[in-house]
Amino acid sequence: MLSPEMPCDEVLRQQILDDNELVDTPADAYLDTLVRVVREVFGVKTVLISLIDHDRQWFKSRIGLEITETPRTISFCAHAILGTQPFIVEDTHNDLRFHDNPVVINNPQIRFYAGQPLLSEEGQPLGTLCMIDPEPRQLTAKQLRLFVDMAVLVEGYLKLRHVSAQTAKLREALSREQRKTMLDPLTQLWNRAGLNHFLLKQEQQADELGLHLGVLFCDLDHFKRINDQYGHAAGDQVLWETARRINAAVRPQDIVTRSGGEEFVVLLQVHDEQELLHIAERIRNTLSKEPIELDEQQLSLTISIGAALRTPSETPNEAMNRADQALYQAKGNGRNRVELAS
Ligand SMILES: Nc1nc2c(ncn2[C@@H]2O[C@H](COP(=O)(O)OP(=O)(O)OP(=O)(O)O)[C@@H](O)[C@H]2O)c(=O)[nH]1
Repeated sequence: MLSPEMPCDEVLRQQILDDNELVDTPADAYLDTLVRVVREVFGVKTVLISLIDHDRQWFKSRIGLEITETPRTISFCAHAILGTQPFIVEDTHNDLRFHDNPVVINNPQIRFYAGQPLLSEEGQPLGTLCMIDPEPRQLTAKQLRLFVDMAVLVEGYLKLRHVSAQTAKLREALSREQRKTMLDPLTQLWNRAGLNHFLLKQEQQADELGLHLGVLFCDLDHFKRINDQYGHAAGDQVLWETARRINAAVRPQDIVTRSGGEEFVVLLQVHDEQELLHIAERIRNTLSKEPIELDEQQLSLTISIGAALRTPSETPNEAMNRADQALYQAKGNGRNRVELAS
């Protein structure tokens, strides 16, 4: 196996990657949509947006792969960032650089790889958009152009994101080490520690903007049956897809967290109950309208939601408790429904 070389200006590259505040950040609905589209268009098993960090590659977005990172020494993308053109390995078994790589011999048993470097504004490669398949493949010239175009879209999005006010706000609020401890590895959403952190922030910001803190407690219905019937790994895939769908149903400024198990808490700033209920219905709908596709089967799922709008006299935690109670009611009243806390 040939381990990747270090780019000649690695120190600068790493610094720019750090400045971009991309590594160890929560899932992004737009990038998740894009990797899904690429997978559909090319019919490959896995599509990743991989960032090459000090000694690992970390996946900012992924579909068709369960892990969140691998060591840099075995990373195909770490090879891809050494050039500017697409890096293609049509069949790893015929390639001396990769045939005995652990990710070729073991899961995900890569046979085909295509990676296009993603450059920062300064022209430094941060990582790649890449496609992986367990079967050997060739891309036509037209497909190759399309793949590069997709990478241009990712690159453009990352550049815009870098300058967005939201990133600046996040940077002020949390160091990278703090962020790392607040992410749920399965869904790449904020975990319970993240929820606690953002609860007060969202409340303060809502006050400043003359809005109200809204809380949604969302809990998959009869999730235990999925685990029992299809196994824990299928359950994990369902949780991952649920996270994607909730994230896509809310607005960029809303905070989506996985507070534990199959429960997701969303923190929002809203004008009134109507607005809160409207978003809650969107989340409920996004789960029930289409089955979740696993490798072997399609699963129809629903979600119950408890909603609470913080009143001026209560603490954010009290609003959370009321949302939790409302969720309990939603379950009791037949599930697949939204209940507003009294
Ligand atoms: N696959 C997987 N399962 C999990 C995870 N965390 C919790 N669970 C499972 O989630 C299930 C939750 O089950 P219950 O609390 O009984 O709820 P439910 O079956 O969804 O039923 P209702 O909420 O009443 O509709 C349990 O079987 C847990 O083992 C996880 O990270 N992965």
